[in-house]
Amino acid sequence: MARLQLKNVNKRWGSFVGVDNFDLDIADQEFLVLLGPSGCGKTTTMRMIAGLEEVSEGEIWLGDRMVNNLEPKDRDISMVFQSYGLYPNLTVYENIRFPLRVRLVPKEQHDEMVMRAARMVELEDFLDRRPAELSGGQRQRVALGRAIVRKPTVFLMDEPLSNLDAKLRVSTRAQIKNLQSKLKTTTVYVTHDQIEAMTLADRVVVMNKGRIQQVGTPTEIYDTPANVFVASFIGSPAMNLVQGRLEKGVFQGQGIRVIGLRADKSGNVTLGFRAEDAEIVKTDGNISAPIYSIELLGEASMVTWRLGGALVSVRANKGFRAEIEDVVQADIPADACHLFDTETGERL
Ligand SMILES: Nc1ncnc2c1ncn2[C@@H]1O[C@H](COP(=O)(O)OP(=O)(O)OP(=O)(O)O)[C@@H](O)[C@H]1O
Repeated sequence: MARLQLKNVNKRWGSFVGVDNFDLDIADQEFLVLLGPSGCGKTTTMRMIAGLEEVSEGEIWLGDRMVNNLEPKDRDISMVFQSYGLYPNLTVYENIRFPLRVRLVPKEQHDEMVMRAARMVELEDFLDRRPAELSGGQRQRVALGRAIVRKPTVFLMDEPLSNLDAKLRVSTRAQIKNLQSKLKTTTVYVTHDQIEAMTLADRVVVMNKGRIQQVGTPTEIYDTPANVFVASFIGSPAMNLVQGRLEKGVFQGQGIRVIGLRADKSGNVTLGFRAEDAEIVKTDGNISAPIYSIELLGEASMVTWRLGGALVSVRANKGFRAEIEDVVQADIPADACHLFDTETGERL
């Protein structure tokens, strides 16, 4: 069993709070992704799980053991870093074997274990090379091979793809997903890339400023963001967010009006909707305002308005033509709208 629990974990340096009350139960075999902007506390959380950073307050449990006071090497966790962390003077074979030597795995088992890991990361033909003789993608596969060689109970991966070019990132991402589904090892994966998070995760933890903002499946996070931060962080383009007033289910903002909203509250609210849920119309649109810009994307165009200070975008069909300042309308179905409290940012 490799259930991993973080119970009210805090990390403070003096008065600065790096991780604030992180409380989460990660299931055996789960692929959990920590997602958030730079500086939100993802790496610090990982380092506390690995034992590389002391916990200021709270407990970390691995299976039925509280591991706060265990050395990193005694936690049975493997970590893969963005920077690969390979030994330059060792061959691929020796790099992958390294954890077996550290952990005093009997020598006669090494060859079989290294070969098995090398096969899984497709490095059988490179075993005699040194890291300098490999591409970035191959180096990262060595790091992965080294992480899986001794079947740890938990994998920690800290932005393992961020040094790879876009194409390699996509294929290595698929490989990581495939590896994890074969190995069924509980995995915590850190990224600031929401596409990576959405494609890899069983569940995503969205963090900001040291705090968990939302925990959910990729679909839950995308379809029902818990607050304005999550709404604006997930999705490409990000969710459109407009300020206005809500009265008896009618939202009114500058250049935008939506009726039939299911909400009891009245007062200042933020209305959110995704570009893909709205469409350009000729009449009776919820938005009716002069446009701020129009961008040709090839297969479609993106029409953007400036509504009360917020930029709001909707896709238009390929043949759509308009000039800046032309009044253009868009239809937004009420059931595709999200409402947030403008003051707290929380979902209504
Ligand atoms: N040793 C330290 N002393 C003081 N503050 C630190 C220390 N290490 C990290 N921090 C601060 O803690 C916060 C969280 O850092 P962390 O590295 O966990 O962020 P992150 O989400 O992983 O960011 P990135 O994506 O840029 O790696 C940051 O504001 C950082 O400056």
